[in-house]
Amino acid sequence: MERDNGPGPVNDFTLPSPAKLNLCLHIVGRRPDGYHELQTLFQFLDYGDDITFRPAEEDNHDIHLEPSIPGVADKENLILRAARLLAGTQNQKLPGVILSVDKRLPMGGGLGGGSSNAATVLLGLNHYWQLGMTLDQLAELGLQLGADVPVFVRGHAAWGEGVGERLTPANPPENWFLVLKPACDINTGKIFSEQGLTRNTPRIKIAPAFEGDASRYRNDCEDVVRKLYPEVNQGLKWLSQFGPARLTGTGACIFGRFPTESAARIIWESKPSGITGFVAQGVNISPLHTKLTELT
Ligand SMILES: C[C@@](CO)(OP(=O)(O)O)[C@H](O)COP(=O)(O)OP(=O)(O)OC[C@H]1O[C@@H](n2ccc(N)nc2=O)[C@H](O)[C@@H]1O
Ligand SMILES: Nc1ncnc2c1ncn2[C@@H]1O[C@H](COP(=O)(O)OP(=O)(O)O)[C@@H](O)[C@H]1O
Repeated sequence: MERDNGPGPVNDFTLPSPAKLNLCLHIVGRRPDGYHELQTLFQFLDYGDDITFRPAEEDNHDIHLEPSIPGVADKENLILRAARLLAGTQNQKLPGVILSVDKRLPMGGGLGGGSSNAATVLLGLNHYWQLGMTLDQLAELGLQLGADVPVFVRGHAAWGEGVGERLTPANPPENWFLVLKPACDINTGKIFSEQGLTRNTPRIKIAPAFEGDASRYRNDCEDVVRKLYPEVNQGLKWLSQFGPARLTGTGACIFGRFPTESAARIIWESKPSGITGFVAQGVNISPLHTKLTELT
């Protein structure tokens, strides 16, 4: 069926917006603008938010988010910012769209939910509006919204350098993870401005396999976060009884790694009260890209 107000699918479609883990995160320097240079191993989880794209009525060219996310002003929301940024690259009126998000990822948890939402919107609207933009173009656009957006746009687990935008595809083992959200909120900017933060970890030349020496491959934010947030410290102590446990990003989420789903679920059943979380598998191809391939 052809529509009169431009190209694109006429039916609703829903795309995943997965979480990421930083399997390790090293701070290797600081740029003149104050941003920290990182080396990090990104892997996706088969768990995250869902974003639905609903075509607006004919002749309606507006972009809406319905409902808004409580606590996030629409003009700050990375979903709308990504949609408007993409629309702004085009010299044509585009069909309107109503976006809605089924939020499962804790916000500000180091799981990259906002960045992932932005990437899902960039790829979803590129599909809906049939813009034919390449992943390179969308990743470059996404970087304007946040350092973690490009990895979600490219959709392959990666060794990230720079502020996380220089990406080399990687294939860490697709283990199962128990992800816990200690009951505290952590601001990324605050952690990066802490005096005690390790900022001089030697650069590694080759992307590590996560299986490697746990003391060599770590999260440099962990010591500072443990000192400032007792909830994270207690969570890590508890989780590390069962195997390797680590912080993702600047937290607050922590994860333990397990060889099977059932091993992770057994520990999940015994988690301390007052801590939320989920069990998910690490995946090297983003569920977003798997779903998009099915749509096209
Ligand atoms: C740490 C990471 C690791 O994946 O993830 P999260 O914990 O946010 O998920 C990212 O690099 C987060 O990158 P990004 O999404 O750009 O961080 P923002 O929240 O915008 O950063 C807030 C502030 O932290 C500081 N910042 C951030 C990133 C970086 N590489 N160096 C910095 O110094 C800057 O002062 C910045 O203004
Ligand atoms: N669509 C969105 N989803 C989540 N957070 C968003 C969104 N848009 C803007 N934000 C803002 O971005 C901040 C960081 O969110 P998020 O990406 O989920 O965490 P993190 O960067 O710690 O992994 C949130 O605290 C919120 O204020």
